[in-house]
Amino acid sequence: MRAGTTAWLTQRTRTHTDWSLAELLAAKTDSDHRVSVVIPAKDEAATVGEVVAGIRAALIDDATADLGAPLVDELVVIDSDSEDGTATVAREHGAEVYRSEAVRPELGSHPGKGEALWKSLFVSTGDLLVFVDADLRLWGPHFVTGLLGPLLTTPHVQLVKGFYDRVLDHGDGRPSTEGGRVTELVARPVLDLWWPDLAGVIQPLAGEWAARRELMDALSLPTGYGVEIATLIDTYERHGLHAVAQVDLGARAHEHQKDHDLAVMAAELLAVARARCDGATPPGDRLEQHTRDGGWRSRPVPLLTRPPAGPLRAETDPGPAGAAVPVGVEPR
Ligand SMILES: O=c1ccn([C@@H]2O[C@H](COP(=O)(O)OP(=O)(O)O[C@H]3O[C@H](CO)[C@@H](O)[C@H](O)[C@H]3O)[C@@H](O)[C@H]2O)c(=O)[nH]1
Ligand SMILES: O=C(O)[C@H](O)COP(=O)(O)O
Repeated sequence: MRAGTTAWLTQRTRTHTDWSLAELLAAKTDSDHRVSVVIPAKDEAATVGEVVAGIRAALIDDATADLGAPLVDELVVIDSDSEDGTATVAREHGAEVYRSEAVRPELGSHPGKGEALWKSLFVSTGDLLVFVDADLRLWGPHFVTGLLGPLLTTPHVQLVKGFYDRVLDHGDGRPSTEGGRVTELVARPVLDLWWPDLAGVIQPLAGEWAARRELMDALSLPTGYGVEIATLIDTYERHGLHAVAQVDLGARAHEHQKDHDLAVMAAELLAVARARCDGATPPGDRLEQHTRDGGWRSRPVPLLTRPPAGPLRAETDPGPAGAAVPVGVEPR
C-alpha cells in the first residue's frame, strides 16, 4: 500500500459508533455550529418520507427531549423536478421543501442532482451541511451523526464521505453486497490512476456526505451526478488529502438504476474527471447507445458546471456570473 494511503486510512477513517449523540451535541454547542441536512429528491415519494421522518425523530425531536437541544437545526428537501408526490410527502413528514427551479429563478434551472445541491446552498442556513439521498431503503439516523463526527471534532477536516456495504438487490430475493457498479468500474479506477492519494476513499460517489459551508461556497459544482467526484477531487486539490475523512456507516441499500442509465452517469463522471486533468471538454453532450438489432438512442449527458455559490448569494441578480458553463471551462 502507498505510504500516504496508509497514513490517511489510519488518521482519517472512523466508524459511526466512535461518537455518541451526546458527545456530538456537546461539541456542536461548544463550537456554536449550525447543522443543515439536505436531501435532494427526484420522484422519491416512496422513500423520502421515511428518510425525513427518521432524521427528524432521532436528531430533532428525541435529541431535544432527551438532551435539551437538536443535533439537526434544519431539514431541507430539494425537490428536483419531481412529477410524483415527493414534495407533499416530504413536507408532511416534517421537511422544509423547496422546488429546485424555484430557488433563485433568475439564476436559471438545469436538471440534475448537482443542480439540486447547488440550489440548496441558497436556502439552507447551516455552516455544516449533511447530504443524504432520498431513495434509501437500508439506512439510519446514524448516517447523519457519523458524518458529523469528523466535522465537529477535527477542525482541519472539510469533507466527510460515508462508506458502507452496498447491498445490491438482484430482484430475486438474492441480495449481495456487490452494489456500486459505477463506483467500482469507473470512479475508483479513475481516482486510483490520476489521483492515487484518493485510492483509500471507499465510496467516492456516496450520496451521504458532509461538508463545511465555506468549502461548498467556494467550489464549482457540476449540475448532474458529477457533483460527488468533483467535490472530492476539488477538496483534495485545494486543501490536501487530510481535509478529507471517511466514516463507516454500516450497510446501505437504495433504488438501482439500469445499466444503460448508469452509462450516462459514467460518461458524466469521465468528463468531469478529464476536465480536472487537462481542462478538455467533450465535443458533444449526448451519449449514443446502439444495440445489435440496429436500435439506438441518444441520451443527454449533463455537462454543465455551476460557479461557486458563495459570492452569488449576496447578489440579487448576478447575471452571467451565475450561469452554468460547460464542464472544463470553469476557472480552477
Ligand atoms: O436529477 C436528479 C437525479 C437524482 N436526484 C436525487 O439524487 C439522489 C441520488 O440519485 P440516484 O439516482 O439514486 O443516484 P445513484 O444511482 O444511486 O448514484 C450514486 O452515484 C451518484 C454519483 O455518481 C451519486 O450522486 C448518488 O448519490 C449515488 O447514490 C436521489 O435522492 C435522487 O432522488 C435529484 O435530486 N435530481
Ligand atoms: O454508486 C454507483 O456505482 C451507482 O449508484 C450504482 O450503484 P448500484 O450498482 O448499487 O445500483
